[in-house]
Amino acid sequence: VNDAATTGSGYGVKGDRKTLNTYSSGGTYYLYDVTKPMNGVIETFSAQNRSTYPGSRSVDSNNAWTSSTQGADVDAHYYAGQVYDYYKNTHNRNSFDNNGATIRSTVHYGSNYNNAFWNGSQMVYGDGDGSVFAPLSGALDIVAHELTHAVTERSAGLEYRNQSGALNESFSDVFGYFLDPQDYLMGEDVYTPTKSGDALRSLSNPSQFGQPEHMNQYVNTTSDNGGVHTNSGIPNKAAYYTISSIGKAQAEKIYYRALTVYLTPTSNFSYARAALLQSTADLYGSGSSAYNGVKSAWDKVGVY
Ligand SMILES: Cc1cccc(C(=O)O)c1OC(=O)C1CC1
Ligand SMILES: [Zn+2]
Repeated sequence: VNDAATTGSGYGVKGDRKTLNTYSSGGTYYLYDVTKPMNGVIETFSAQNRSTYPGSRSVDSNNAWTSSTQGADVDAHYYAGQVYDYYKNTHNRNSFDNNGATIRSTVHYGSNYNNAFWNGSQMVYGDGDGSVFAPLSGALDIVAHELTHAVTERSAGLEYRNQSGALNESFSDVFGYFLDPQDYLMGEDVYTPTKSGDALRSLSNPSQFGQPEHMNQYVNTTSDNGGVHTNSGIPNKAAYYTISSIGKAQAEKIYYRALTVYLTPTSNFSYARAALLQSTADLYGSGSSAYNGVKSAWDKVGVY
C-alpha cells in the first residue's frame, strides 16, 4: 500500500458538499493537503472535545467525510486552504509566515466552546454550544480572521491591547471581509444558528452590534485587553468607507502593504491612517482617487 495525495469529499457545518485535498496512508485517509506550492501543507486535527491541542489527526476510513461530527473538520480544512490560496494568489504570500509554514487547525476543542483563536502556532475552534455558536470553523470569515492573526503576528506584530490591539482585530475582520465579501458581517454563518440576521460584528454598521464607529466614541476600558473587540469598530468603519469608495481590488492591496511594510507593534489609529495613506501613495500615487478615498474614510471616523 503506498502513500498518496487523494481527493475526498464531505459535508461542511451547514451541510454543504465540498471536495477535499486529503492523504491516504496505510488504508486510512487524513485531512492533510499537500497540493499547495513550495511544500505548503494544510492539516486538520481534532481535540475530541478535550481542551488540549493539537489532539489527533482527523481521519476517515473511506475519504467520504460525511458524518454530522465531521462538518467542523471539513470546513476548517477547506477554508484554511481557501485562505492559503487567497494570500498566495492575491498577495504572493506563501502561508502566514511567507515561508511555507504548515497551517494546522484543531477543531472540536473543549466542550460547547464558543470561541476560536490563533494560539501562536495554530488555529483552534470550539464546537459552540448550538445557541450562541455552531462549530466556529463553519464560517470562512472566521477562519480568515484567525489566520490573519497569524499573518499580523509575523508582520506588523500589533500588540494585542488598546489601539494596536483594536487594529490587530480590525485587520483580521477586514481580511475576513476580503475572503468573504458578500456582506460586511462577521461570523454570521455560525453565530446564533437558531436566529437569522445577526452577526458578531458589522464593518458597515459597527454600532448595530454595540461597537463605536467614531473616535469620539472610543471606549477606555481595561476589559478585553482595552476593548480590542469593541474599539475595532472605528478602524472597521474606516475600512468600510474605503472599500465602498475605492473598491475591494485596490483596498486589499493597500491594507496588505500597510500590514506588512509599515505597521509596527505599537502602531495606534493615527499611525494606521498614515500607513494606509503611504501604502496608497506607493501603489497608486498621492494624487489618486484611491488616496482621496482613504483620506476621507479616516476623516469620517475622526482619526487624523
Ligand atoms: C469568537 C471569538 C471569541 C474570542 C476571540 C476571537 C478572536 O479571534 O478575536 C473570536 O473570534 C472572532 O472574533 C472571529 C471573527 C469571529
Ligand atoms: Zn480576533
